[in-house]
Amino acid sequence: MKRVNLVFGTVYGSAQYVAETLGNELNRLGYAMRLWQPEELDGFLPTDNDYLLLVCSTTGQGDLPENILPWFYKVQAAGLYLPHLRYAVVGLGDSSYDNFCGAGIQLDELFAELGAIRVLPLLKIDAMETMEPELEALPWLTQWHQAATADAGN
Ligand SMILES: Cc1cc2nc3c(=O)[nH]c(=O)nc-3n(C[C@H](O)[C@H](O)[C@H](O)COP(=O)(O)O)c2cc1C
Repeated sequence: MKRVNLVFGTVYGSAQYVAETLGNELNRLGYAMRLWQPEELDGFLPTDNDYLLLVCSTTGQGDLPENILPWFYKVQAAGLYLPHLRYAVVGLGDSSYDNFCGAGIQLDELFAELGAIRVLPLLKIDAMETMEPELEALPWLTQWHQAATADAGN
């Protein structure tokens, strides 16, 4: 089974908690999983061989959190072409802002531009609607797991 790389960007910790929750669930489902801490990201460029899951909140005016921004620029500048990479993004945001889940959208579009395969549509979790974003992310992961299982069967 392919390994899952799990990357998060956060300001206040909610996206980290969601990523940790998803990581635990991936372990429970039997996936080899690596949860990348922001300070480790400098050593990580995605490849076609693994799955990639991204969990990211939005700050400023539709901006990426500072702890994931250098990695975003690095991936953007690396000239990668990843036609077999299967990725999916969970965005945390607040619909009272103009650029709802703007950072999640940026990540989702970046990997689409690199030729990667979007396994599921961007999940947008709205802080106006829930105080427990992990409870929305877990059913999404179940869908992701079903898609990954179907993929592995091919
Ligand atoms: C200063 C500030 C700016 C924000 N800007 C946006 C924004 O532009 N778009 C959006 O959807 N949410 C925005 N949010 C909401 C956060 O993304 C949301 O509360 C999220 O759950 C925070 O997750 P975190 O704890 O992982 O940082 C903003 C929050 C703060 C405090």
